[in-house]
Amino acid sequence: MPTQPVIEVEHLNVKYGDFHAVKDLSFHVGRGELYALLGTNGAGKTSTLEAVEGHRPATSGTVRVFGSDPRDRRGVRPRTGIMLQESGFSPDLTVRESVRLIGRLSRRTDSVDRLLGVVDLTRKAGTKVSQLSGGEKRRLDFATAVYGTPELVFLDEPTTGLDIQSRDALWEAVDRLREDGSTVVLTTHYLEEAQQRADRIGLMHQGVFHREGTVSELTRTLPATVRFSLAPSAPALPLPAVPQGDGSFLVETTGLQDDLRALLNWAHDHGAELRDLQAGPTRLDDVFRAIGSE
Ligand SMILES: Nc1ncnc2c1ncn2[C@@H]1O[C@H](COP(=O)(O)OP(=O)(O)OP(=O)(O)O)[C@@H](O)[C@H]1O
Repeated sequence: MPTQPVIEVEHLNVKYGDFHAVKDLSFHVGRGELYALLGTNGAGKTSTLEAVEGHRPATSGTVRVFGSDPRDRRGVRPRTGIMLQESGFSPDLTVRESVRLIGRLSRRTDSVDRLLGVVDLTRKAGTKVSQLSGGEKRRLDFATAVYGTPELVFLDEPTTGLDIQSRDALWEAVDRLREDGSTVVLTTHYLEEAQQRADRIGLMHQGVFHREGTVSELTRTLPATVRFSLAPSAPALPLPAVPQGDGSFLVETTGLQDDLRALLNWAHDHGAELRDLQAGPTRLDDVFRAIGSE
């Protein structure tokens, strides 16, 4: 028997006065999934997340989390960790006090020292929140969201402002959470992070899902691409290529292997160098660009 989804959103609408921010949105997130909600600026991701987190009532439609209304503080909140885009810590508390306080409110148990180690804030344990850098505050936010390994974790732009080491550490911690069975809902503008990690993606634009599915479902509707640069004196190419204005060319193809072979043979025969050659399936960035042109 299939297990009940952790999140069930049916015909969600969110309106701000006359402005219709989320329009009849429906989606499910299954237990243990990493679901990424992506989209253009102002697409309605935060409005959707707020409704699912129980921070904003839906104008209409239903949202169920663990089968309950997400505003049900007793049933849903202890099972859920939330990392918002902006932290709401008290500036006068220390890092350790903040983790302890939020941990106590969650009613879950965990080791504060372990968590501070995970986010590399052990040396800052006694520092007041007001004295943390932006990246350190994000890491503290993450630590409090994952306190006690919640069954469901919302990560709203978790890596914004983090350096590469901190990002790697955060994603390692997310991997551990998932090994422990947690379900993760993510929003990010770093598409490569979603492309690498999400089981499924909901791609929003102007309040609706433009596309929804696995990364390969989203990208396989668009052709693969080959990019390269050539010396201006190079002979005519063997296939249609669009000059990009900076000396580079773009080939869009549904037969990547054959076209790449033709291009490499042509370069070999003419002694031409294909500089900065890149070939591969469509990336999520390309799907995003396609939204604007459809
Ligand atoms: N409190 C509000 N009052 C009026 N309009 C709002 C309010 N909050 C959001 N909006 C509008 O609703 C739309 C969706 O906003 P939302 O923050 O959900 O988008 P988003 O996808 O999270 O955007 P971004 O990627 O830019 O953070 C935007 O056009 C925004 O201006």
